[in-house]
Amino acid sequence: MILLKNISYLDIEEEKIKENMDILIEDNLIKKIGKDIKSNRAEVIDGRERLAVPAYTNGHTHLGMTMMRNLADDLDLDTWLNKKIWPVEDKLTDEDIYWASMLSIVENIKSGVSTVYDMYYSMDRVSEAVIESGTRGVLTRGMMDISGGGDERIDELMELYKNYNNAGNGRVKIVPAPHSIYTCSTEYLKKLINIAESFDGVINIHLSETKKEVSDCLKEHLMTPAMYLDSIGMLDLKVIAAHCVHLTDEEINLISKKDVFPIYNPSSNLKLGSGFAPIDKMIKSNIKIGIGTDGSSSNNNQDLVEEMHIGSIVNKAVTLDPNAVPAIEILKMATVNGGALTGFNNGVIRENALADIAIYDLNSIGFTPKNNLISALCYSSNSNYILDLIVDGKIVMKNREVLTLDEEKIKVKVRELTEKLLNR
Ligand SMILES: CSC[C@H]1O[C@@H](n2cnc3c(O)ncnc32)[C@H](O)[C@@H]1O
Ligand SMILES: [Zn+2]
Repeated sequence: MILLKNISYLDIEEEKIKENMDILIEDNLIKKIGKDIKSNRAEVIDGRERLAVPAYTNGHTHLGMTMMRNLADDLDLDTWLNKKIWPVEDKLTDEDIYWASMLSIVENIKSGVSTVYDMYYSMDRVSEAVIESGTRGVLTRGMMDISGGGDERIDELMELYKNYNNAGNGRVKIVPAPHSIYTCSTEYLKKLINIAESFDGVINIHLSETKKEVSDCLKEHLMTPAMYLDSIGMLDLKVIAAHCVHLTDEEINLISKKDVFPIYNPSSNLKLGSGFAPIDKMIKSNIKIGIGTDGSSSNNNQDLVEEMHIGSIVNKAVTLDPNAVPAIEILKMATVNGGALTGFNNGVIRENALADIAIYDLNSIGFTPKNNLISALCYSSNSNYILDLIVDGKIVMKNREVLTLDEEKIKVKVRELTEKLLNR
């Protein structure tokens, strides 16, 4: 049991900060929120000069890509993938992916993230890493068939679902992830739609990331990418669609009527020169958007707080409207929308929700003076102000030290394994 005493917290549903409250955590749930809560069994945390927020969801990443950080920069997506990333990924071992994921998880924890939506290979090892860390993950096996091996990947996916879906006390979910429309044939996409239906009705894909993807799709299918996915039935599932940079107005209208969650990846889209997602239009169409870092080779970090800051201010410039994507909208993407897109009962500080809470230091420079704490969370804070992270009712980070994983050992391992990888 944990009792947060006299703490301020972000009530994301009411869009306001509530001051001087007590929050009682019992097992993995927020049991009670109120004034003067007493418990003689709970570990008491002094919440004065602290701000509790719902722990964040990193809505799209590739945890296993850390070894390619700063290895392939200043390239467009097509060149980056084909010339640099895929040749290195061909040499990655399960062990590499495990340790690379461990490092990414540490980085995510340090920016207040309790839950990742990850797409990669060796997802059994990624599942183990997430379980060991005490965090949550929707872990999605990336699927392709353009260069062969499609059926073997399906066998692996089935095994993964059997062994790891709902593992770690329900902290892990397994979802199929066709990589994209340009790496999967129509027949293969249809197979994966059927498999997703037989699992939990959820699918994850990269969608409409570059102009090239759109023009190739128009040539091949005479439709834009989201219309094409709809024509083969994918949009009747719950779809987590990373990027969505080049959606047309027609596509925005379509997905506003479907259970589709676009994931905003501003740093990756800026760095790869892919463009800007029409976030403001999507918000105005009542689409629920998530936010993610993407992998550490296109961002090049796993800092969701930085992502929120960039994600908000870049939209204002692009739309020439300073009111576009205000702080509260970005915070919703990382919290309540995160809970909705993963299906975990988190992303809100509310009685009976899962106890996933990040605690900021209000005595830090970015929160001084305390004119507007919602603005501060988006515009003037950084990850270093997050002191503690509670996931599933347990303290995973205390005073910026990750308690569940050995950060120093992980860094040493990743350095060693990266050297070996690059010399193979
Ligand atoms: C099949 S596992 C995931 C696969 O995706 C690659 N990847 C990483 N970032 C992106 C991106 O922004 N667009 C498309 N594909 C990306 C990653 O390298 C893996 O091969
Ligand atoms: Zn991606």
